[in-house]
Amino acid sequence: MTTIFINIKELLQTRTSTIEKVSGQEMKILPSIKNAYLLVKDDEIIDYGVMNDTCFGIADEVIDCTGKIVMPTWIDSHTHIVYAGNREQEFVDRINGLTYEEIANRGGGIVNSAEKLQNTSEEDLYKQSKKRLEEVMQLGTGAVEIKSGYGLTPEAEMKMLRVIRKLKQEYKLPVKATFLGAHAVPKAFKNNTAGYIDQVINEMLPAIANENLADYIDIFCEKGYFSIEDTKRVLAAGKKYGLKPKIHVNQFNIIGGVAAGVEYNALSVDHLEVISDEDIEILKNSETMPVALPSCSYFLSIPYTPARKLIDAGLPLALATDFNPGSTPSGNMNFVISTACIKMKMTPEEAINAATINAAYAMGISESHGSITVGKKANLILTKEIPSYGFLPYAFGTNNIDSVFINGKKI
Ligand SMILES: N=CN[C@@H](CCC(=O)O)C(=O)O
Ligand SMILES: [Zn+2]
Repeated sequence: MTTIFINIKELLQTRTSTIEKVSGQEMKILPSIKNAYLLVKDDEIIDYGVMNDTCFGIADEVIDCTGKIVMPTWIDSHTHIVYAGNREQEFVDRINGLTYEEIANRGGGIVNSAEKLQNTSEEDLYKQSKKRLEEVMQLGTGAVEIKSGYGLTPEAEMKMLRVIRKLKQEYKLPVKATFLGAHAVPKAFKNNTAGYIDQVINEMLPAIANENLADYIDIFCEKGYFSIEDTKRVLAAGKKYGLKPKIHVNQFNIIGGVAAGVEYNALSVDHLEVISDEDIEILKNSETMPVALPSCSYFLSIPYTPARKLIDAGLPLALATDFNPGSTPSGNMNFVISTACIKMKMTPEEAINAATINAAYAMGISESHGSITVGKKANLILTKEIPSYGFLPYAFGTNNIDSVFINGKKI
């Protein structure tokens, strides 16, 4: 089955060679073709270029894109979309003056979500999660990483990872599973963080590896959660099972998480709302992708990742949602790119690069996704009629997506 998209106002992120990521000044450049066509065979991009007479009559299906933009789908490399219920009450508590930290110290936060999830059946958890996945796909997300970490017991962590596996099986978009057993210390291990880390390493990890339930390993490296020592123990253990790290660091405090991530060759270090010059130097000498989560900063009213500082230092940057019930109850990548432009002073080109090709790198799929390249999967966004691609971040809150294609098929 062949499909041709014709009269495309502008085809974005066209890359002739398979690049892995773009860094620093390169992020300002978003290659594109105006008045373009794009030819798809089954699930793959097979050709594209400037519109010409040969475009007519060569495909089984023709999609007229007059006035519309075509681009690769958003790639969301950091989410927690498998969770139970919500934390609306904590949202109101914060409005009334409590901080995120104070709520966690009172037994709310991640352990609150864990209690809810432990009392939710696998079937119900799947139903709640698939609804969120379907919603974000309609908003243009064509690949998603999903973390465990709201189980905090061997049984509940496995339940989360099985739900992620089911999502992987039922939906056509790439889904990567990350084991985040060390997300918070559960009540049963109060004042015994080392004991919980032992359980993560000695009980959870082998069982997860045995069922091949995870692609990556994560830990919340932060004051009041897990130390650098805990982080290194977990990452070393994950490595034995072939799990590359993608870790939560520098959300509230700089405690050395970036250096630990780079030391263990992390695919990405995520959050970075606070970051030191030393961290930037360490990242410069690494293959690790920094990932910013602007919706989290928006929702918690915490600093935004200093994107300008990172990009101007020559680093790459990816953007993701962090969709979760506590700090970011939104999986809308369109809002993420708008917020990155508005609050972090990224240009539209930088934000689109960060949410497509660099995001693909942060998920380990840049060989097959993240750009319009011959041989890559046809995961595409077709916009509504808009004046230019800059309109996407500019018109924040407006849904400018006409349709989304996964593996060449409209969803
Ligand atoms: N910071 C750690 N984990 C999640 C939030 C967890 C929660 O509050 O439920 C995050 O990335 O923001
Ligand atoms: Zn997160």
